This record gives sequence, C-alpha cells and structure tokens, in this order.
Amino acid sequence: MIFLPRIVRFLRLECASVSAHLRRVSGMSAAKMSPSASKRLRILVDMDGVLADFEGGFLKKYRARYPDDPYIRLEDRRGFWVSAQYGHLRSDLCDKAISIWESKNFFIELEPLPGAVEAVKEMSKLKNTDVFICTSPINLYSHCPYEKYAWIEKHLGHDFLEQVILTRDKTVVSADILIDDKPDILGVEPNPTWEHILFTACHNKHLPPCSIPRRLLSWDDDWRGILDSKRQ
Ligand SMILES: O=c1ccn([C@@H]2O[C@H](COP(=O)(O)O)[C@@H](O)[C@H]2O)c(=O)[nH]1
Ligand SMILES: [Mg+2]
Repeated sequence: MIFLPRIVRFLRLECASVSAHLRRVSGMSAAKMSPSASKRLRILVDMDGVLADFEGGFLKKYRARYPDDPYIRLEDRRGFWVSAQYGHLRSDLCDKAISIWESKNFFIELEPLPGAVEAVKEMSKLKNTDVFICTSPINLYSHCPYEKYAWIEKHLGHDFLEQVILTRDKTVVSADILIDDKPDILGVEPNPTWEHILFTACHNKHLPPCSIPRRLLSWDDDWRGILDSKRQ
C-alpha cells in the first residue's frame, strides 16, 4: 500500500513523457493531444492590422477620394498612427486620412489579411483554447462598431459574435496572449496578464528587435508554437 502513491506518480510521469514523445513525432500541438495534456489558454486577437487589412483598405480609399493629394506607400509607412504620418507629410492630410475610416462602409469592406480567417477558425477549434477578437473602435461610433460586428459575422460566422470584445483599453482584459500589431499597448493596468505578441505590419516591421515583444511575422508563421509555449 505504501508504494501506491509512488506507482501513481511513476505512471503520471510515464504518460506525460509518452504524450510529449507522440507530440514530437506527430508534430501535433499540445492542445490537440488531449484535454488534460495542456493548460487552458485565452487568446485575444486584434482585428485591424491582424485580421482585417486596415492599411491596404485605407490607402485604396484615400487615393480614390483624394487622387491629387500626396500619399504614403505601404513600404514607407512608419509608426502606428496613419493620421500622424499623413499630418507630417502636409498638415491638412491628417483630417483627410481620418475622414477615410470615419466613412460608412470603411470597416466592413476591409479585406481579410492572408490566412487570418483560416488561422482564427483553426485556433478556436483547438482544445483548451478560448479565442476572443479584441478590437478598439473609433470614438465616432456611427459606423465602426456595427461594421466590426458585421465583418466578424461575414468572415468568421454568426457564432463568433459571442467572442467579441470592443474596448479602447486592452490592458484591463485578462488573457494569456494578445496578438496585436500595435507596438505599445498601454492603458490603466500597468501589468496586463497577457503576453503581447507583435503581429508584423507595414508600420512596425522596421522596429529594432530589442525594443519589441515576440513577433508573429504573418499567419503563415508559427502561431501554434507560440500557443504551445504558453501551455507549458
Ligand atoms: O491613425 C490611426 C490609425 C488607426 N486608428 C484607429 O485605431 C484603431 C486601432 O484598433 P486596434 O484594435 O488597435 O487595431 C482602429 O479603430 C483605427 O481606426 C486611428 O484612430 N488612427
Ligand atoms: Mg490593430
């Protein structure tokens, strides 16, 4: 009888090592192996610049509406705030830039970024994984919040509307991971629970590696590995 706890512990360790070995040989993620094999994860996925092509959609509509004004090519974009860089180019262009995303149909007509919809659908099907779309609406609320919901329904399906968080302050949302293209995510909570994974976008790709968190280069990059690293 006194050996029973030792035997149980031995069997647990053996199961864990067999399971790790099977993961290695099959290339399967921890989440798919078995519900008890891995820690439950809550993932926040940003929308603009991560799921929806905000920068591409902006440039297309800006050039169509203001064909005679200068513009910034995507490869020349620097800094998160589009309006600030346009304002530096010429002071009146700041308001012109803002007028684009304040217009009806801007958000709903954004194209999904390559692989984004497939990745989020796959992520949300993983065992022990809760995925939420966490996005900041603009303060001019006539179109943006409605269209963000409509975009999610259109591309991810009606059920995904249960998983939407609209907030201007992502630091107060508790999760394990936040995948977001904004380099500095600040708010009232100085120590958010999530690890920020910086999603590469035209405006942040030049940032030096030392100044930023872990990156996801695109949805072709190893997002499954990042999730697995948080389950250990
Ligand atoms: O110059 C800009 C660029 C973007 N915005 C708005 O900011 C949010 C970004 O939301 P995330 O959830 O961080 O992706 C979006 O509503 C943009 O329209 C801006 O106001 N000015
Ligand atoms: Mg974003």
